Amino acid sequence: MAIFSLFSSTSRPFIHPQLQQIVAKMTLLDTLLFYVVHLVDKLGIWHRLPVLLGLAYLGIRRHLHQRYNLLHVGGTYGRRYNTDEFAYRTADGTCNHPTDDTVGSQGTFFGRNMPPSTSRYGLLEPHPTVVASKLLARKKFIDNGEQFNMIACSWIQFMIHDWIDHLEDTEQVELRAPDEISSGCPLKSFKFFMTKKVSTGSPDLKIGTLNTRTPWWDGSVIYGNNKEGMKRVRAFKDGKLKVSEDGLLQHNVKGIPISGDVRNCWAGFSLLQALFVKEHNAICDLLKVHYSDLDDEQLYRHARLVTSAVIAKIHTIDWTVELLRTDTLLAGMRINWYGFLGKKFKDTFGHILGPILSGLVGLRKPRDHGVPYSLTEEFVSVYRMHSLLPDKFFLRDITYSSTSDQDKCPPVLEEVPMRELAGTEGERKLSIIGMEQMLVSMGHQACGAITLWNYPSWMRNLVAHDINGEDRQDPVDMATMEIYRDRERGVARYNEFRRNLLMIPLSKWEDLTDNIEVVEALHEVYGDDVEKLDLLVGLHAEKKIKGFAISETAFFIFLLIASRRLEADRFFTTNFNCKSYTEKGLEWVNKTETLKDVIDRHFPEMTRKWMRCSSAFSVWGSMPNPTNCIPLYLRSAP
Ligand code: HEM
Repeated sequence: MAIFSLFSSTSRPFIHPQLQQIVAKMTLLDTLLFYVVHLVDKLGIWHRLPVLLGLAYLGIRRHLHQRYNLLHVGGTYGRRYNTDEFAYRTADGTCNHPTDDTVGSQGTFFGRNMPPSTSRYGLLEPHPTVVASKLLARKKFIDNGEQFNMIACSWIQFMIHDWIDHLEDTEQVELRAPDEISSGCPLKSFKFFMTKKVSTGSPDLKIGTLNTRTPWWDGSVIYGNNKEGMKRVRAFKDGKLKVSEDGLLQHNVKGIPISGDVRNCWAGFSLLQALFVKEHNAICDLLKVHYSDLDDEQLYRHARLVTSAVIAKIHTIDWTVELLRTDTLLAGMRINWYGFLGKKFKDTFGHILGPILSGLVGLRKPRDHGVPYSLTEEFVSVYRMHSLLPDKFFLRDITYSSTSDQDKCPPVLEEVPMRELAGTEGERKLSIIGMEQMLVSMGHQACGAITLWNYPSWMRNLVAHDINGEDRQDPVDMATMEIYRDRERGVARYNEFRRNLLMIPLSKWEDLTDNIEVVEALHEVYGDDVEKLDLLVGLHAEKKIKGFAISETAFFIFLLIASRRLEADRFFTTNFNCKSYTEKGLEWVNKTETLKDVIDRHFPEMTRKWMRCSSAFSVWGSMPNPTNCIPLYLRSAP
């Protein structure tokens, strides 16, 4: 116990006083691990450590979050079932967890990473429209530099629509802008449906909210979240999905796309859906050649597994690596997929050495750390990234013929307001533009930065969709609504959120940012009270780690959940094998490393002609990553 007295005997306690209560619940070993993490946090250096030390820090942090930041919401109602009979992803996400058929299915509860907010402030304190107008509303578009393009922005919407959406109530709420700011608001008042609150039947967390999408990484964004959705998208021939002759999605009589999820779609998002429908259909073609005895249903099931794994892999070792552009995260994300010993070792010997050395994918059994899998309320909140969206889209001229090999940047043909690319109008425009021109244009445009005063103006007066993709009557101010949503769902405000994530909380605004303009604006809205700060505002105001497009606070939720999406899923663990995927199917997953690989498969000339950079998620005209002769694990501090 000497170590504890050492830490508590000084006049300034080692542990931040506000964290002591949380640490008091930890086991002895975890307390020691927490001390290590806390010391590094106090020095503010984990991201500047050499790669191996940085990985050790993240490994310990992830372990602590797995122990103390996974809360189950709702009871356990599912039944045992025969896993051999369900060696495929079902339409509604049932039959994935090995002993409970309902875990992760459509309509189950959102979990939590921490207890609901204990804030004493009300739903309108300060008024959400004041927060939106004074801190979020875009003054002038701020882009993400060359790091992230419009494909990257659409990609994350593509993922969100695979994982999460809250069930709404039938009751509406109206928010009216206070007089002092109403003249500057696009909507003086607006109505929207409250989030549906449902009794969990469990004594711990009595009320919960429901996820209308399947939280598994199962490609439901293209396959649907239930049987009806699946039937709508399938061609019922050779396992394939419906697609138009021009390669884009088909549409119903109302002009709404036929796809797994069509809510709040825009042209960039539906383009990615179409690209992965192409991918699915190409996999079906290959499987049919090699396994001619497979019928439509079997081909569909195998191709769905393969396509979903390709999506998950691209997200893990391509998209995330661009989002968090540091050597430590490059190593960390590759370890999640391939393990510390890397791809060559895994390809040669298989998954033989446990999660750290051989990766999460291919584990013998799924791991949920004693808490049934779901995505969480807090995960939804940290993914509120609408600032990624610009106000205008730059359509480029791909008939342009460049004069040199270096010139891969087609000129801008037209500036299209983003509003015109949303919903059915966007679908009409996309069918005129076509897949190739859209993809190249998206590749060449930087998306918005996740920072204050960068919330898209057009989304403050937005025609949102209902679940069928039809326009709603009442337009909404999304920036205001997002502030309200987090409060309504009892998500902790920023400082409480950090404490619950074992992070050092703020004592004053200057702990959050060194930008004086931001400090003054925060002071104007929240006074001196850092406890009042809304999560969304804090995440946007936080000073970022070099190379990170998101805040460190959001990242710690990702650290936990990104691994969980893989390791808790039977189809990335027990059933990640030839029997479920087929040999050729597994080979397809293994050979696909990046989104560029998928684009090259379907548009063989495109990236050669128009892309200069290394990843399809960076701005295509930017320079490729420089070669670094030092092995990744031996790299020192950045
Ligand atoms: C044109 C593109 C987009 C449109 C029109 C759009 C629109 C919407 C709308 C209307 C909602 C429902 C708001 C509510 O009722 O609370 C929503 C929710 C959300 N959106 Fe977007 N969005 C777009 C792109 C994105 C992008 C790029 C992201 C990036 C991560 C994103 C992340 C989210 C999240 C996390 C939610 C919350 C889901 C939930 O409450 O369960 N969206 N979006």
